[in-house]
Amino acid sequence: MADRTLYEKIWSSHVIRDYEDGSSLIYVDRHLLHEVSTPQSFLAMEEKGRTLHRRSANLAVPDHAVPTVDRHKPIADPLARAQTQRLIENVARHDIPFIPLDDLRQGIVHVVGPEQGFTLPGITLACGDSHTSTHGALGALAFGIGASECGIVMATQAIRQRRAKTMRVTVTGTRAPWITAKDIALTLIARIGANGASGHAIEYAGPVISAMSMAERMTLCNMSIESGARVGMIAPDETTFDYIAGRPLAPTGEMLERALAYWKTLHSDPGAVFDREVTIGVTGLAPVVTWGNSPEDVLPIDGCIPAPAAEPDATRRGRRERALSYMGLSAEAPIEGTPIDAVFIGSCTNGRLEDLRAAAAIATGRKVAPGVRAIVVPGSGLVGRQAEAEGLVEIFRTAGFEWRAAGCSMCVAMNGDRLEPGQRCASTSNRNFEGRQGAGGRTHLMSPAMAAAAAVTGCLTDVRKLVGAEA
Ligand SMILES: CC(C)[C@H](C(=O)O)[C@@H](O)C(=O)O
Ligand code: SF4
Repeated sequence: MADRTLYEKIWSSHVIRDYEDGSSLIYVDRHLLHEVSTPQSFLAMEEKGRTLHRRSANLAVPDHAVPTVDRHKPIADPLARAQTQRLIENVARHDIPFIPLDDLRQGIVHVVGPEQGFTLPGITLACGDSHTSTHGALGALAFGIGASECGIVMATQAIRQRRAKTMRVTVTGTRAPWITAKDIALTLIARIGANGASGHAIEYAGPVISAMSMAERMTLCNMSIESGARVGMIAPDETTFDYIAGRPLAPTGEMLERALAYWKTLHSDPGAVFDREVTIGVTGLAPVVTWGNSPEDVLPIDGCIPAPAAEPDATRRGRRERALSYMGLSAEAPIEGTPIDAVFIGSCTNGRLEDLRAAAAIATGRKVAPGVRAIVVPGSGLVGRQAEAEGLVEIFRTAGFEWRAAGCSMCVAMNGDRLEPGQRCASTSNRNFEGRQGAGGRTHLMSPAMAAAAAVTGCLTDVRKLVGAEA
């Protein structure tokens, strides 16, 4: 057989049938559900008189609309309460495995899946959520689907799709201290554009990727969607296998041995041909932040805001002008030193334990700047418990950060955690669209350490200068 990419291997092992129009029916091994995208999915399934095909292939958890404070009280916001209640009723009616709000395992669906061992190499995994690409970090073929498609997946364990084109992103060079997976993800999006990978499945490869922890790989795969990619994935290796071992839903004993033998075949063959190849060198990279309303609007922290006039393309020039005005920034001004009002540390991009450790390292012995509201929201209750056990929660509280319960929170502002109009936020999330963190809110995306540095200085700050590291 000809050499194949990782994507092609997993794809072809899940094709049930090919159609004449070039699409294929794909078997979906696992399906994750959250409260926001699934009400219509259950309706779509039930209206057609269909039933759940395979109970254990599903896992549901509320995350988007859930409050991060006063968890013991009924949810105050009527819409959030209704959505969460609806999920509870829907999963009960179909006996779908469910993690309730008061369960320590509760958290953002993309943090919970890998954490529970629900996400495994070589599987196809779907969820009615765009950031499902996160799970590709474990060598799964994971993709977001629409709400009605979720109904089809629940009823049939299958979905009709077109095969994606393939893109390999090879990451090389030596990372300086404070250059994180988030910086690399944003650098890639800046390079290829917010639609640069559209229609493609990205595979990340190269020495920098091999050396990354699972948390970093998840950050990178999570952000793939922001370059338009359908999928982000990384071939599973010893780091992956170590991460999976012992997780509640992961295979054990003989099953694990057999799984490992298969998982070790899940890599692109040496002669595999990709539709597109991109190389990112990380040597000399500075920590980056976004300045505009697209994740491709990226600047090194020591850079200056681009002038619209310098953009030859009229559409892009217009977009830049609008972004500057929305963001309340001046062309050609340095981005460093821009005063902020809020800090959000969390989300499925950067709400894992390592992210909180990085932020806590900066918060240690420092105080949140006067007038800044900084919140830390763990990606799951288990992340939160571990952060507590390691003393991170104490560090955050002492420094003046608010410590919250797990959920999407201010990443998407569906739960009441939001910016006021005009407020500026240093955020570890993945989207800086207009109004994303609340109507009129201004989002700057960055790594957890950079967000913590902004919190303690009250402005966008080069974390390297703050800690006295070599720039
Ligand atoms: C609400 C949900 C469907 C949405 C998504 O698909 O990604 C959200 O998670 C987001 O990040 O914007
Ligand atoms: S944390 Fe943000 S990006 Fe992730 S699933 Fe929730 S809303 Fe979407």
